[in-house]
Amino acid sequence: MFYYIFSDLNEHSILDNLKSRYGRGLIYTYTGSILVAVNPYKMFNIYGLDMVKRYEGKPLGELPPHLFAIGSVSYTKMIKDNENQVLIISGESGAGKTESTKLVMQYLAAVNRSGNNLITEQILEANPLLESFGNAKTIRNDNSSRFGKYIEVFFKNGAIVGAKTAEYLLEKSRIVTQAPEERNYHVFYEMLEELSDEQKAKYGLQTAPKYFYLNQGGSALIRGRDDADNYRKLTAAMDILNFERQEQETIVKILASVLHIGNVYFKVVQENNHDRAELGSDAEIKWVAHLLDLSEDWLKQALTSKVTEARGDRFYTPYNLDQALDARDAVAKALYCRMFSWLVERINMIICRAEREKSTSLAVLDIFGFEDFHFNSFEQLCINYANETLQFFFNQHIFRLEQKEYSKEKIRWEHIEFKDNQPTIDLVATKPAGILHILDDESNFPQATDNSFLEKCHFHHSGNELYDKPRMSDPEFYVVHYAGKIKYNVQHFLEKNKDTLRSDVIELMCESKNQILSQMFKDHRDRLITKTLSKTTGRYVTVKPRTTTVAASFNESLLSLIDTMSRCNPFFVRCIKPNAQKAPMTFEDIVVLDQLRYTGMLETIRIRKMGYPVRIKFPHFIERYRCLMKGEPIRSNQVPWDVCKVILQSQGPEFKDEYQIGATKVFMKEAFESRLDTAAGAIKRAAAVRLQTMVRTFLVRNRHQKLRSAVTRLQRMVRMWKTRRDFRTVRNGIVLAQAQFRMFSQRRRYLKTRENLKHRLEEHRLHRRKQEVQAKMEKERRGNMAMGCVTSSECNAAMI
Ligand SMILES: Nc1ncnc2c1ncn2[C@@H]1O[C@H](COP(=O)(O)OP(=O)(O)OP(=O)(O)O)[C@@H](O)[C@H]1O
Repeated sequence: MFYYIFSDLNEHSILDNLKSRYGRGLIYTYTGSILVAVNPYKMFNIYGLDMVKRYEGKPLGELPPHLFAIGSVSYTKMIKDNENQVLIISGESGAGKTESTKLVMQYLAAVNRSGNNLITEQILEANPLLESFGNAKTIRNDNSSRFGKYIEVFFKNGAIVGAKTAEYLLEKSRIVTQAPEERNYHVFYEMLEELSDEQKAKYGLQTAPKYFYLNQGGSALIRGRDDADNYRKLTAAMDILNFERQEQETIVKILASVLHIGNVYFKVVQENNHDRAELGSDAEIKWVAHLLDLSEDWLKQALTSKVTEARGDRFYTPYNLDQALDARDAVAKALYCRMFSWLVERINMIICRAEREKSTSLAVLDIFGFEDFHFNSFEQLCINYANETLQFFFNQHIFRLEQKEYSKEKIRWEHIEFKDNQPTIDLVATKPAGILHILDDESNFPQATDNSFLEKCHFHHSGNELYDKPRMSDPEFYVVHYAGKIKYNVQHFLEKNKDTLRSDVIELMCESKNQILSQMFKDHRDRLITKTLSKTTGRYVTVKPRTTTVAASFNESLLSLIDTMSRCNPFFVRCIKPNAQKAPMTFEDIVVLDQLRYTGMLETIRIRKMGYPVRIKFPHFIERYRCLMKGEPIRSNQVPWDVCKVILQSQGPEFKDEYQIGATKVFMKEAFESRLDTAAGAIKRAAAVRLQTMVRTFLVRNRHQKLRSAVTRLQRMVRMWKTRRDFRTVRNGIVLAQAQFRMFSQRRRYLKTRENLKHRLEEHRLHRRKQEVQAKMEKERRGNMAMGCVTSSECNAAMI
């Protein structure tokens, strides 16, 4: 049995199918080869080793839809075709991407042919580690990944030999601010829960509510989450991943320093008619300087004044309160972000072995979905730009699949035009005149403001139909994305875009006496400085780069990601969040429909609709529409292709552009399919009514044999006519006829039995009579013998 759920895609059929399957506890559904996973918010027992074994090596569609089926097909394809594979898992926050990624990784760990369990274990252990540092509680998800990740697992001869993780856009603002009901990254709370009083004293730590960077969201606890236990798991993972003691110690010191920095406060002092920020207390600074092995004075200076250099001289400009608070947060963000990237690099060093050469890879992309909030800012523009680019990739894939299918089926293709979302990508992109490009230009121009950026966007794009200005003079612009029209507010765009690690903070950390910490920042600094070969001297010269902006570096990593993925064979998993309350097994149509749009499912329909979205295999087509041949028999020498042609042509020549007959399937437009269904339905219903009348007539006339054949024909009709509407009419008729037929048969049986009984009774009576006669004759004979005369029968015998 094959489990391709939708042969024809349309918005409502997808929604209805998902809903009815979800209601039956079936959370996975295929639409074509795309797996849709609707979050059940309740663990089903469907991920055990028995399921791994069940799905291992099975082609897609042979077993019910499942994440393991995708894992199995991609793994088998990678080995068989020696081709890299990628699973693109997308969906909005809380839809189930991270869980799906973990399940796929577990599946791969279970089926791979590696004799080395350590590397597999290390790869799996990297997950809780990154989760502690990169996940946090948000109002949408208690364990929300605040970064995108691309995990490549490398295989040789079917065995795992290593893995590599790339991270995208860690949410920096969370380190210093959290919305109500939200938390900072898990690791802070886990550390404070698990460290003993003695250890806490060593780092000057207290409880979570004492820290400004941890107490802004309210409750520090998450129901059902054991922070202390997670910290134990985290340290165990670090041990398995060979993190040295000193490295682990430095991590705790950095985390503690971030918390101390957050508690630094400032006083405002008047100086020469200007406000100047002055440190409120020394205690936190002393702890940070101690833990990070930094000069206390340099740290104070970095928090209270800006350093500029001119002709070898250094000038210090004091910060006002806002600038000082920004500087404080910048140090905290720089420390945490750099540590996070270093952790990823460090994990990669351990699990990404040299054996990677000549290996094939199976990658999983777990990336934030399309976002449309009440207030959309720079982060949403980047995320939606990434989604727009991924959608382009997805469309191209679907388009390629379509093209492949059409050419395999020898369908004429040239009339079908596919529109893609490239114009929107160009509008947002970092290409000349793209919104992000304008932003980058402005970011390198000291006098620029958010408004000047907006004006330039309006100037360049007001004629573009994918761009819109607000009616009022609000600081906003609209972009028409594939998933809808989104309003962006440009407030803080420039500042957010420039929010790469500040060079003064990098310099400060490079000076640390803690080798691990200073190396972390030196590596980063070296990467920023590009070395170019000077043409005149032939020597390498150090070139100070153009300020790297968030948009530019994000765009660069996005393009490299797309480039890597385009060399892989992709599979798509679309995760859907069925309700906003995280309620188990609750399906809300509006919520799901929105996501079908955001995950690009409806876009797929659009692409398919431009061609021939309905495809039906010949035998199925003939079975379904045979009645349109109007009684004309199928000759034994008639091939299915010809039969389909006769059926299709029955609708008249004016519909010839509505369908094409391929090598094994009939391709149709949706409207033409409806037409065929309507025509076939009418014929079938009329035939059903005729047959039902016949059944009734035969029943009345007691024509048993004819009745039986009419019921058989009705039954066959039901089996053959699979369209639901007709099925119901005929089925009702047949149920009635069958009931009548049963009654009729019972009566016949009853009559027959009664007849038999009568007959047997008669026989019995006759037999008894015979015996009586014989007994009488015997008696008579004996009496006569005694008297010396013969009986009448003996007399008869003598005569013969
Ligand atoms: N297959 C599943 N079975 C049972 N529960 C699930 C499944 N997938 C997800 N969940 C539940 O949904 C929650 C959110 O899932 P997950 O963290 O994977 O979402 P996400 O899409 O990665 O969100 P974010 O983008 O915020 O990281 C999980 O903590 C879990 O409770």
